[in-house]
Amino acid sequence: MESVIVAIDGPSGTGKSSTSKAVAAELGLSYLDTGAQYRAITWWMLTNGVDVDDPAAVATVCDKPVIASGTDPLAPTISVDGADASGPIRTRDVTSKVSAVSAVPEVRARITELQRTIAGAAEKGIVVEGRDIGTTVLPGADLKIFLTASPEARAARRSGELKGKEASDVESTREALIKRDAADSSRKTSPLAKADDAVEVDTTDLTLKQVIECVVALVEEKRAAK
Ligand SMILES: Nc1ncnc2c1ncn2[C@@H]1O[C@H](COP(=O)(O)OP(=O)(O)OP(=O)(O)O)[C@@H](O)[C@H]1O
Ligand SMILES: Nc1ccn([C@H]2C[C@H](O)[C@@H](COP(=O)(O)O)O2)c(=O)n1
Repeated sequence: MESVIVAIDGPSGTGKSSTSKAVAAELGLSYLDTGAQYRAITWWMLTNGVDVDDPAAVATVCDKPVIASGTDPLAPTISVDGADASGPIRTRDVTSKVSAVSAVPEVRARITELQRTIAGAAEKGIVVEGRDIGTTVLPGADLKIFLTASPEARAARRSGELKGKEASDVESTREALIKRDAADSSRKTSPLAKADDAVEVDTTDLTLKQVIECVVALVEEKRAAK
């Protein structure tokens, strides 16, 4: 079977990670969560006392942390300087600062290079999810998907997830994700955007299973046409 590269982009909470992992597992492909890489570099900045609201300070040190991503869709990993970072990168503090750090051009250049290297090394192919994969990181991807969902559906999904951890109501979750999407969409360097040749899938009224089936069918269609 020929290698295939799938780019899955979209705003937060649209189902990119859940869908990408399941599609990659079902089709025997690798999986890369690029948001986890931006979260990892943000976490490193915060733990090393870097002022994340100072783009020049972030740019000066952004090549220091060693970020490594494991691409098994059944057990994806993310480490910083050899230490597992999968827990700390999901805190509310990191979530609220990641848009500022990921808007710095030097950070994007560094992480984009890392993403292209990982994608290029995936022998059977890879599903890469993020915000700018179809537009900037892998513009030649075999298939580009842009997932969307209403802010209400996304907030309900996210606040359900947070229950018992960092308690949050649906309204504040909705406001936080709208704010993060606005920042990610309006930055100058490779903003969150749908590639012209991406297939848009509105997941608002679809179950996760239906979204996975839809994307698997689109990948198989592409493979058959290759
Ligand atoms: N179609 C769906 N129906 C219901 N729940 C869903 C659907 N898709 C994903 N979910 C749930 O919504 C939550 C967010 O999904 P996921 O983390 O995959 O989104 P994401 O787009 O990767 O978000 P982010 O960009 O913020 O990382 C998860 O709890 C997931 O199980
Ligand atoms: N390709 C990407 C992926 C992610 N980011 C930034 C913007 C997001 O708000 C943040 C966290 O991503 P998530 O874990 O929510 O998917 O990382 C980006 O700029 N480009």
